[in-house]
Amino acid sequence: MRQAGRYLPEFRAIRVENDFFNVCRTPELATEVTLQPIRRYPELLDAAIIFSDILVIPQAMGMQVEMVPGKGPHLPEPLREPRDLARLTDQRKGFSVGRELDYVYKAITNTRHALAGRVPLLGFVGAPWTLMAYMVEGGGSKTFAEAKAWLFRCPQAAHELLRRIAAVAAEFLVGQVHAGAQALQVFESWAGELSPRDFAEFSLPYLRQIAAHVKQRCPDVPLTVFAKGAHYALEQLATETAFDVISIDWTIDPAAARIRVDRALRSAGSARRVVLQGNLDPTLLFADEDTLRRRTAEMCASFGATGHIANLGHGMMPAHDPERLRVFLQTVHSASRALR
Ligand SMILES: Cc1c2[nH]c(c1CCC(=O)O)Cc1[nH]c(c(CCC(=O)O)c1C)Cc1[nH]c(c(CCC(=O)O)c1C)Cc1[nH]c(c(CCC(=O)O)c1C)C2
Repeated sequence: MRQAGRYLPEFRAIRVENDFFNVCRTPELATEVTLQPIRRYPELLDAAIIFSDILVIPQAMGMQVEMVPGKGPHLPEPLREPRDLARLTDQRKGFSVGRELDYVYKAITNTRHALAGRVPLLGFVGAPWTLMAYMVEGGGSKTFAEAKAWLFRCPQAAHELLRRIAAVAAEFLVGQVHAGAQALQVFESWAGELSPRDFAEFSLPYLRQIAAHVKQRCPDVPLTVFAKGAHYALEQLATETAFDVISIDWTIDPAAARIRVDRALRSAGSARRVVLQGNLDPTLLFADEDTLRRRTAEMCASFGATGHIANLGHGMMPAHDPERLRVFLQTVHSASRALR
């Protein structure tokens, strides 16, 4: 997560000259930035993730989104009440996901060619609840009070918005596969703001719909969900959705997650195998090298020898030292060789 980004001096150099969304919209730049970590860590990274952002969907739906350096996304005209839904363009005549987001498809195709088979390329979207949170708050938030107030005050309008975002997201994912993405991830980064009850009402049904839509059209493309903070929903994600991979943050013990997922699948009589992804606390990259090595090896052992994609439990941070990331990556490879 944020495999490309501000911890890399070569990324910062490109950002000096280019606005964030300009990089996303220029296929050559998006490809260059996507490839930077692949070049820096040859043989160590097993996949590239296309350089873009989850907020390209609100933009495609007609909202203005700025990326404020050092602060993150800012939507100057957030949705404040249900009648603001009329401002969104997704239901206007002539609206087309493919036309609005064609620049992402071009970036994906260009990057697939540039990768030349070195590693597979991942596409992604933001999940409906997380995108709704940005669209209503106008940016990041500590409490998500505005967005959650919508859920509780006007649940019908909230469901209408979530349903519309889900439709765009599902179509966008299929389009990314047609453009060349070989695996997909759905980011529900603010799942942890919801109670289990509200996750079941306002997030899970849309995650389920997105997975079903994509699996029907692209059955062979691995599909990952990252519902940050939603430990309580591991069983539901495993048994009630079609995601192949569940990505977990560091607040869940990997061995416990493995047991819970396998037990839930067994009791549901399901023969499918769900892969787990994660989950080192990104802050461990600030620890000394020995601690980082020890904790990374412990993490790999806790997930077990199979069915695990090693990753951080959330994104790289601007202050991370790229050389510490190398230590993490090398340790993942040596620890997994030892496990096998
Ligand atoms: C998958 C992805 C994302 N953003 C970026 C990528 C590109 C691919 C990659 O290299 O991982 C580039 C990507 N997106 C951004 C950056 C920062 C760099 C810059 O300003 O140049 C990068 C490299 C900007 C951004 N965009 C966003 C934030 C978070 C703000 C907040 O806490 O509210 C930030 C800081 C929204 C966003 N964007 C994304 C998420 C989901 C994952 C997560 O939880 O981190 C979220 C919530 C997803």
